[in-house]
Amino acid sequence: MGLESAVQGLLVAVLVGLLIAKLRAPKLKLPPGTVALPIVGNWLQVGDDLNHRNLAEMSKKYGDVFMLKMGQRNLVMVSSPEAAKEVLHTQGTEFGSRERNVVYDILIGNGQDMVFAVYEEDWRKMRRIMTVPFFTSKVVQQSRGTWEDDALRVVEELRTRPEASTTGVVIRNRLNSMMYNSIYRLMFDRRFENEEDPLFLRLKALNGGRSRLAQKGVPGGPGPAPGGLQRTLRGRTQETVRDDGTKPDGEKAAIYLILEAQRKGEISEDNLLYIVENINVAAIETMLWSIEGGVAELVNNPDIQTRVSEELDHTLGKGNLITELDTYNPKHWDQPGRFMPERFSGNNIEVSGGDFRFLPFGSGRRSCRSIIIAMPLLTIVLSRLVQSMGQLSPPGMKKVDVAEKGGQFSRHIATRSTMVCKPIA
Ligand code: HEM
Repeated sequence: MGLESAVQGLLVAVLVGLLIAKLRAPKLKLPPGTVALPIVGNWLQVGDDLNHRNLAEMSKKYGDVFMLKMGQRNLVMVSSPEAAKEVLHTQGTEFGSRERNVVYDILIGNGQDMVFAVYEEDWRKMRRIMTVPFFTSKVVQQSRGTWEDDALRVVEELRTRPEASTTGVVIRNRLNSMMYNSIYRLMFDRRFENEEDPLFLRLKALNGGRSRLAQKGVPGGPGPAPGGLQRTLRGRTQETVRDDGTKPDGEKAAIYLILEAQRKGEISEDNLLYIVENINVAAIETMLWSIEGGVAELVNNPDIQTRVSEELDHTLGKGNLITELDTYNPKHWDQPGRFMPERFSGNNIEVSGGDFRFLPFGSGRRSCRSIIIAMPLLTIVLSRLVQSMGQLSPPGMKKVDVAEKGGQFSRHIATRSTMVCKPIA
């Protein structure tokens, strides 16, 4: 028998085996779903990034609760507010831990970080330790001046680049360094001198490597193999902590408090390193991609850009750049001390996790506490861009390509487009 017939025979035997196993398996009452192929399941239909638009289309066909088979794993998709509430709130304890795969296990040491920690005591400790340096209104008060300065620097620099108002610039690169600066100030009390700062370049490489590993399971492009890459990532994170965490002027930075918790034995050194890794991804990528998505939508919807600009001029007075205080200013909002996000839309949409129709920061036990810093920071950057420059697509292009692709924790625009930034007098 030739090698080819042997392989065919083996394949048939495996398929027959799988079929018998399936027929013998106890009949579970599972949610409906599309037909799954043996071995790969629905992988070919949905791809590896579970695009939410495809999933929304499938939910129209199969209902609010449906099932996908990813390889041999069953994945239940939930897409109605009622079902989301059931999962995230009512049964929140049951669903309090996140699914991990082998790549994430490598990246975060089997869940020793905060994002993938099992929903138990270690996670509670990490969440508590992170609250003081990141997720309180005091942090907003202490940081607002630097956020405003950072946003001003971006605007001023873009305004003076000659190509910005002619052929256009890739705005993401500049926003990226701004976001690193904003988050690294909170974390390490450190600011990068410029985009060529060696530590900034190392961190970008580190995060790029981690991103490729998380999305593809391999470190795409030239570079070390996954094991080697993981060691490099870990080594560099360790260096970063040593570089910055022990600086005497860094006492108020998050790293100081996290180190303090480690010294008291509340968390391990591994926990500490993986928390730093979490911040690199959960804090920087999410913020950057939100702003970039916002700018792209403004370019593609010039009427909305005009309305935003007019509203800012009308509310703040022409020429007055927005500050953090303007996002809760008693002059402009009814009961500013009360959390009433529906005021932003007049549509009763609440973004902090209480309205299960719209959960940008998640909801329940594992929700994102960063909403307290993310909303003002995003508002400042986007509003200042609109106040200072018209954002336009580059000559000859009608629209910016906003097609998305999956990231580690959130989706982002796949292609780096150029945009023309016409300074407003
Ligand atoms: C626009 C910005 C951001 C968005 C849209 C966002 C969104 C989210 C979402 C949807 C989750 C999962 C929530 C759930 O499972 O219910 C999450 C978790 C998390 N986010 Fe964010 N996030 C943003 C910025 C940040 C920032 C700036 C930080 C840190 C300073 C951060 C830290 C975290 C952490 C630590 C978790 C895991 C929480 C846990 O498991 O207990 N995020 N984020």
